[in-house]
Amino acid sequence: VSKIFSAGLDITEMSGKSNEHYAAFWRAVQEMWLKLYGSNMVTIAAINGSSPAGGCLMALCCDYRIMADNPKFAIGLNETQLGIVAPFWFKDTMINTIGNRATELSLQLGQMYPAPEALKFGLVDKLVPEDKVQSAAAAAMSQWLSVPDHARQLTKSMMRKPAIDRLVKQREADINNFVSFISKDSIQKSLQIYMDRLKQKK
Ligand SMILES: CC/C=C\C/C=C\C/C=C\CCC/C=C/C(=O)SCCNC(=O)CCNC(=O)[C@H](O)C(C)(C)COP(=O)(O)OP(=O)(O)OC[C@H]1O[C@@H](n2cnc3c(N)ncnc32)[C@H](O)[C@@H]1OP(=O)(O)O
Repeated sequence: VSKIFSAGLDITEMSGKSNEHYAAFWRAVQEMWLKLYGSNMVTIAAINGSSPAGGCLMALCCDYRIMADNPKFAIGLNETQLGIVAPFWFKDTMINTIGNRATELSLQLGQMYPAPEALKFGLVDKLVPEDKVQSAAAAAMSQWLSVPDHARQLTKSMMRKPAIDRLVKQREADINNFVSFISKDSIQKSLQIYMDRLKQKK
C-alpha cells in the first residue's frame, strides 16, 4: 500500500472478541515473530511508508532496514499511545537494534520517529528517495548474500538466539498475560478511544 509499510497489528482483532480469539491471535503474532526474527535467510525491509507498532516490529526483525526518505513517514513502537504495552519480546527486538536507553525512551513515550530521526536513532539503516526503496533493498540483498552463508547464519543465530529462547520458554505464560491484559475493560476502552480518534482524523 502506498504511504504505509504496515499499520501494525489489526486492532479489530484485539477488540470485542472472546478470550479464545485473543489467545489464537497472540499465538499467531508470536509465530510471525519467531519465524521472521529467527529466520536463517537474509531479510531486508524495504520500508515504503509508515510503520507503527507491529509494523515496526516486522521491520526490526529484518537484518537491514531501508526507508523512504520522507519525513511524513514514521516508524516506532507506539503501543503506549494506544494505552497498551509492548511485550518483552518486542522490547528485546528493539534493544537489540538501538540499545537500552533509546528503547526505554521510545517505549515509554510511544514515540513514532519520522524517517530522518529514525535514521539518527539507528531504527533504520539507510534512507533513500521513495522511488529507490526497492532497488536499494535489492542492492543491499546482493551485498548480504555475498557473505558465506554458513558463517552469516551462525552469526545471526548467535546474536538472536537468547531473545528467541526467552519467548519459546515463556510462550504459554505470554499468551495468558496478553489475554488477561487485552480483555480488561479499561484496555478495551483505550483501544476504542484510539480507533475513534483514527476515524475522526479523516
Ligand atoms: C508488563 C507487560 C504487561 C502487559 C503486556 C501484555 C500484553 C501486551 C499487550 C498488547 C500488545 C499489543 C501490541 C500491539 C501492536 C500493534 O501493532 S497495535 C496497532 C498499532 N497501529 C497503529 O497505531 C496504526 C494506526 N493507524 C495509523 O496511524 C494510520 O491509519 C496509518 C498511518 C496506518 C494510515 O493512515 P491513513 O492512510 O491516513 O489511513 P487511515 O488512518 O484513514 O486508516 C484507514 C482505515 O484503516 C483503519 N486502521 C488503521 N490502522 C489500523 C490498525 N492497526 N488496525 C485496524 N484498523 C486500522 C482506520 O481506522 C481506517 O478505518 P476506516 O475508517 O476506513 O474504517
